[in-house]
Amino acid sequence: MKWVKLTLKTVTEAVELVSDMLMDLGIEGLEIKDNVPITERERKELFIDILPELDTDNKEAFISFYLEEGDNAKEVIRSVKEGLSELSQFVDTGSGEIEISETEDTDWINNWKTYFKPFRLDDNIVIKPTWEELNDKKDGDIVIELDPGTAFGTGSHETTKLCILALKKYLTPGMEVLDVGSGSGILSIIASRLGAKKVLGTDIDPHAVETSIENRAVNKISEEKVAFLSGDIISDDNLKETVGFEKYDIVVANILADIIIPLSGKIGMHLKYGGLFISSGIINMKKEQVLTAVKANGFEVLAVEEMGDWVSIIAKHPFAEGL
Ligand SMILES: C[S@@+](CC[C@H](N)C(=O)[O-])C[C@H]1O[C@@H](n2cnc3c(N)ncnc32)[C@H](O)[C@@H]1O
Repeated sequence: MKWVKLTLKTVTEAVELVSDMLMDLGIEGLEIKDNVPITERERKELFIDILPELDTDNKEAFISFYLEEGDNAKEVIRSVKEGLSELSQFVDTGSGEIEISETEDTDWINNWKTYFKPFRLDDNIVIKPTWEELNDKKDGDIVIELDPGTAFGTGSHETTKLCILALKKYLTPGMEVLDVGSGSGILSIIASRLGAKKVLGTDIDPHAVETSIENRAVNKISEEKVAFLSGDIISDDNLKETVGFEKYDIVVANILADIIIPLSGKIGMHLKYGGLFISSGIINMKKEQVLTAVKANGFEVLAVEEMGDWVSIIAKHPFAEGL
């Protein structure tokens, strides 16, 4: 199969924001080339021994992604250029030149697997790619087997980690959990492993839902304990009914700020009295906007956590009625 490879030239500081913008447009499988050295901690977690020589003064960065032949490249480029022009009002996004080339390489979609190795997310949660061996398992470890495929959620992103740390802190055995934007299913699976009685994951991307079901199976968790449904809980009334009202002790949503804001006005109806809304996917420049929305929708903010440029908000619903 032929693919069109698009390579966008930007600058190191803008890589994260440009990548988020591309993902917002539904573009997945990004390849990033820059001169940012990985940290000592990342080197250990990823079991990397040999590091390339980097010219750290060079601030150029390249983000590549692929479109299937037949996808409307012109339309995509137009949307990317619009996105870059919006972002350039906040940060220097560099030249924004886009180079187009054709490739027959159909295995680009699996190339990332080379870099996804088992890693310890905290003291006892270990993420293990399904195709890798785990050599340093300790007593009490919770090992999560994962093949995210093209879905988001390997556990290495700060926003996923922030949600996992919040689940570890607030989830007690027997709770019911709703995971909005479940991606690879990682948060649902971890919630179940932490003792949740029942978990429901929802995602607007049917491919992500298929992946999460496969990951549930690899982790030997039953459908009765963890279910996944495709749909948008913000707008789909049938899904709202299926998800159930005033039912969940915790709703966790790791989606972008622009989705968390409307979601905060809808999610209270699914939470039990005193239930918790754990949200992340919030870039720090949007923290105040999300906090304002969460409070305006009746939530009491219990904690705001930060990791890198990302934020999570843990909020409690003081009453069930009125939403
Ligand atoms: C950043 S990923 C999070 C994946 C995983 N939960 C994690 O924490 O790593 C966000 C996911 O939300 C999904 N999504 C986006 N908008 C949504 C919406 N309105 N309702 C449900 N899912 C949504 C996307 O398809 C994507 O899989």
